[in-house]
Amino acid sequence: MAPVPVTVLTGFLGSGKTTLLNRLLAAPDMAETAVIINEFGAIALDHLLVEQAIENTITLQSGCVCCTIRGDLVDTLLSLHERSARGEIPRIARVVVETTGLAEPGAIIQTLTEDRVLTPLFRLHGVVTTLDAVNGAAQLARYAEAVKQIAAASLVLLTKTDLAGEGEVAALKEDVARLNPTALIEAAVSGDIAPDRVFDGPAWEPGDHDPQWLPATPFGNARPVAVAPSHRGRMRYRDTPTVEAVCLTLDDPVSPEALSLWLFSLVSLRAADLLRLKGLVNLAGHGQPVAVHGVQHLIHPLRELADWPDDDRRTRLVVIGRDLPAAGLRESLMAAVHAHPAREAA
Ligand SMILES: Nc1nc2c(ncn2[C@@H]2O[C@H](COP(=O)(O)OP(=O)(O)OP(=O)(O)O)[C@@H](O)[C@H]2O)c(=O)[nH]1
Repeated sequence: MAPVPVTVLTGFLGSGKTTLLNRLLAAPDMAETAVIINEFGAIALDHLLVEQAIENTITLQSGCVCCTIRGDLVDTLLSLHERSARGEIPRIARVVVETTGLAEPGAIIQTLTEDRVLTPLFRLHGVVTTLDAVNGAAQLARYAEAVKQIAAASLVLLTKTDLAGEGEVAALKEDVARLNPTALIEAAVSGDIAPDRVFDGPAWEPGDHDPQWLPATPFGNARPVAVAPSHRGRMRYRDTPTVEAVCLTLDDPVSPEALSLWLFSLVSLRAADLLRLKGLVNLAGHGQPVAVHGVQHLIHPLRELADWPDDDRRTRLVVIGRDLPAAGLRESLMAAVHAHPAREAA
C-alpha cells in the first residue's frame, strides 16, 4: 500500500491554522482525514475549537510537538495505522498534523522524512504555513519560529488579507519570497481555499522538474533562509524563557461588559507582549459558548459556537505572552468581573 500523505499545518500563534482546518474539514471529500493537533499550554482548547465531528482527531498535549514529543508523533501515527488496518477506525486517506504556533517544524519534518519505521507507512506531502497579513511582518521580525515556519513551507497561505492594506500584503509577499523562494504563496481568507489546493498542492519534497517548486523569484535575490539579515541579533524566543501560557478559568458566567473591559485593558496596556489570547467564554445570557481570539492588538469579533463541546461550562482562557505574569492577569480579570457582575437570571 502506498504511504499515507501527511500535511504539516504550521504558522505563528493566531495566524489562522484552526480556522483553515475547520473550513477544509467541512468539505465532503475530507472525511478520510485524520487530524493530530498539538497544543501549547496546560488547557487544551484547539481540539474543542475544531468544530467538525472528526472521529480521528487526536490531541497531543505533552508539549510542543517540535521538541518534546517526536516519539509521541511516531507512536500516534503508528497506532493510527494499526487501528485502521484492524478496522477499528475508518480508512485514512491523509493525515494533517497541526503544530503549535510556536513550533519549529524542522524536527517534525525530519521525523516524517527519516524515521525508518514511519516512512514506509506515511509520507510527508506538504508543509502549509499560515501567515497573518496584519501581524505577520512584525512576527517575522521578532520571532525566529515565525521565520523558520515560513522557511519550511511548501505553501504559504496569507490569512487576514481582508483586514490588511494592499501595500502591506504586497510587502509581506516579498518578505516571504525572500525567506523562501520555493514556496507557493496564496491568500486564504478565513480558510476560504479549495482543499485540493492545500492537500494536492506543491509537494514538500518535489521532483527535480516540478515547475511548482521552482522559485517564485530568482534565487539570485534570495537571502539566507533560516534567519534573514534584518532578524539577526534580534531577540529569539528560545533565549527568553519568559514566553509562557497562562490559563485562567471562571466558574460563573461572565457579563459581556466585564469581558470587554478586560480585553480592552489587556490590549491597551500590553498588546506588544500579548502574543495570543484564546478561549471559550460562558457569556451571561448566552446559551452557547463564545470563542474569543486575539493576536497582539487585534481582538477578533467574538464568535458564538453552535454548542459546548463537552460538559465543562467554565470560561477557559489561555493567554500566551511575554512577561505577562499569571497573578496580574488573574487580578485584572477578577477586577473586570467585579466591576461588571453578571446579572442574576430572572
Ligand atoms: N478577518 C479574518 N479573521 C481570521 C482569518 N483567519 C483567521 N481569523 C481569525 O483569527 C483568529 C485566530 O484564528 P485561529 O484559526 O484560531 O488561529 P491559530 O493559528 O489556530 O491560533 P493558535 O492555535 O494560537 O496558533 C480567530 O478569531 C479567527 O476567526 C482571516 O482570514 N480573516
